[in-house]
Amino acid sequence: MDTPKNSDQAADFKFGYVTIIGKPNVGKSTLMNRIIGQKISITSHRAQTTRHRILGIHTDPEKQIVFVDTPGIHSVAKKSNRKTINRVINKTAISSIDGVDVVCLMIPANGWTDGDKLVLKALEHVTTPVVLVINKLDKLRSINDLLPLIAESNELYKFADIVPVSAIGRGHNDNVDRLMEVLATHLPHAPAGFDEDQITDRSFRFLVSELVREQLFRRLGDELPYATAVEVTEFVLEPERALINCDIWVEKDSHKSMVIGKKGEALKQIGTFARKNSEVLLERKVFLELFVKVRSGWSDNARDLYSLGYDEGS
Ligand SMILES: Nc1nc2c(ncn2[C@@H]2O[C@H](COP(=O)(O)OP(=O)(O)OP(=O)(O)O)[C@@H](O)[C@H]2O)c(=O)[nH]1
Repeated sequence: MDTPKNSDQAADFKFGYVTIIGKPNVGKSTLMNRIIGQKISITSHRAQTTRHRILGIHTDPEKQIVFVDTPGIHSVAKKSNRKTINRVINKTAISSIDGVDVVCLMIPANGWTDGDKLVLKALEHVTTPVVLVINKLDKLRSINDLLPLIAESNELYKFADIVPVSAIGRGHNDNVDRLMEVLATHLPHAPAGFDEDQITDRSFRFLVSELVREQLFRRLGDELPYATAVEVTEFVLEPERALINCDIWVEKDSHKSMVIGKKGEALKQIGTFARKNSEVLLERKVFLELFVKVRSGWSDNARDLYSLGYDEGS
């Protein structure tokens, strides 16, 4: 790993890699989205230096957790039948978790299935800590229903920890923060491996607004009113797609018509090209919506507004 970027980090900062495995539909993606939210990075160049595909990076003042995909072991969890298991309980599956500090095995709160138990077999000789994440807590009638499940789980495997959560985030206590704390206890003391600025969406927001600006210049050239700015108002990065809204601020109605063009043709072209370039940048499908807005006299504060747009929500 490269040298850390955040020199002001505390000495007890934790950094490491975590993978979440479990059968389809158990809620792995939901948990990822819940943890990572908008702060997701798949395109970081540094990601190429790791052995696993990076799904997302969580950074807070105490820790940086890199969530990675481990296809070998993942396929065990997905197929979950004895034949497959026998084939993959071998070096492929096990080596795929090499370099990962914690494995999260996710099961639903309604209990172990045979498939889940087979996954445990694949983890039998693994020395990496395995944290059992019992998801869909909100579906239980009473929290007491968890006790037998926890007891059974302890019989089945020597889990490093067992954490019930509700990845969907409903209810008062979804326990996801608790899971993050537990994960951190199993991570080594190390400085962040990724520069926070590089991996959060802030830089992407900025770059996307630049791509929109670039198209504004290309389409309108010298005609482009001086006081035009682009503000990213919504920026949601999901693993497969990005949902982005931008406001294009102009000073006068006449400028607005210029940006929109005849029958909306200019704005459509700006949007299409900016979207295509954003898709290259973000390496996923982009849904980009542009809104042209008039705010008279705002250009005096143009710089402030411009920078506000980048910071918002990050
Ligand atoms: N009630 C409840 N539903 C949940 C929870 N977490 C996830 N779900 C739902 O379970 C379904 C499957 O969730 P995913 O996150 O797509 O599951 P996955 O494990 O990523 O599935 P694969 O991509 O097929 O491996 C979705 O309809 C979620 O909304 C939870 O905590 N409570």
